[in-house]
Amino acid sequence: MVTIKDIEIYSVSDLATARASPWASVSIIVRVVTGDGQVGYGEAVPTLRVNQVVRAIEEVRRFMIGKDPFRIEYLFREWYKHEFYISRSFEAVTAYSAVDIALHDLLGKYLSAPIYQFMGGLVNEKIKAYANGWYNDCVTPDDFARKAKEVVSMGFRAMKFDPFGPYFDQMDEEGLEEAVERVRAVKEAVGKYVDILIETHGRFNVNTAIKMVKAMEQFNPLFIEEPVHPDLNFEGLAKIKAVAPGVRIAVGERIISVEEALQLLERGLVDVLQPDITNALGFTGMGRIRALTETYGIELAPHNAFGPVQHAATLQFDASTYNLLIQESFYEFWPQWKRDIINNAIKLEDGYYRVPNRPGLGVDVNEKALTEMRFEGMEPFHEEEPVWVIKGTWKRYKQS
Ligand SMILES: O=C(O)[C@H](O)[C@@H](O)[C@H](O)[C@H](O)CO
Ligand SMILES: [Mg+2]
Repeated sequence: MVTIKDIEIYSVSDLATARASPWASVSIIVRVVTGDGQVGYGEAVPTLRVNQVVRAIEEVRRFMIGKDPFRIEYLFREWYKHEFYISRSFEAVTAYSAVDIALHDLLGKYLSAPIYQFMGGLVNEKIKAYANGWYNDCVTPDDFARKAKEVVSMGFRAMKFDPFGPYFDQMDEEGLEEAVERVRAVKEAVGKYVDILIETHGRFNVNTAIKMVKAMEQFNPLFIEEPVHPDLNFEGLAKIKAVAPGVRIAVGERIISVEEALQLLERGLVDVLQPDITNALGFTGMGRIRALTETYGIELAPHNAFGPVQHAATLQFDASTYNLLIQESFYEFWPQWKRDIINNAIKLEDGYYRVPNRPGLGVDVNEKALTEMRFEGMEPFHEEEPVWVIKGTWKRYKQS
């Protein structure tokens, strides 16, 4: 019987350029090794919890050593029984998500099949992408327009950005004006056949979010993301739907279970759900969430922001997902060190990805890069700009 021999944990960064990364200066990669030498890779969420997540993965490792890696459903249920808090702990759920991804990578390698093959088979020959992470250091409308044109010249037919500068909870009229002018500049730069998606990062209280959504409706965004704080604020989302029923609202990057997805869907508050494979329990959790969203007729736009192993895993999921709307990608905007974590990137072709028909994740992890960029430490903290902001955008341009 094949058994799990070890789980190695690599937090990697090139801190020399890390702040150049539009997002996530550290990537947490897991490497699951079986007794007969096969390896499977997964990825966890970094942000301001790198050390805690590494410790949480070590807990999963204790449980997994000696287990049969292919009993994926059984292993989740057993760990759920022992862990006790996995549905309440972000560290616990991202730790397990990373290992679940690696178990699926291993299964694909043993079956000589891409993961999409046993997640329902190939549904999408190609996957439409939207760009994120492209607008670092953009402050004025012209900055955004200039970079948006570059994104289109790369082949993207959709792009997401957060136009709200340094505002949090509340936003004054000038701030709203700045945001509207940035969005207008991008819309005019890219034209009506390129979708714009408005990211809010869950930064506003309900009154501000209502004002913001009404102001953004004129641009017909593909969706507006996390308009209010993400704490399952059902009343807030309901008020926004009431004042702007024509605007599609997207949430979900921070949900950690199918039960949280249900709470959002059963109230009719979400038009697009954005689960993330690195914190929604890997392929096991994403499969459950996909089935649930289908019963509500809701489309998926999986969140995908941290690293290239997550990127490859998410595309494998997308390839077999019927109710897929569009796929987020930072990949083309990461610094080279992060792209170097895998050897054979999945190339963007005219705004779409074709998922490789190769075993497991379909990409080869660069093991040399993992060891050379191994990093003991935490995501850099910057008082003047939260880590979740695309670098250099937490600024205003109108002098009040
Ligand atoms: O939609 C997204 O991709 C996210 O909101 C990112 O922009 C965040 O910075 C990151 O996920 C924080 O962990
Ligand atoms: Mg987001």
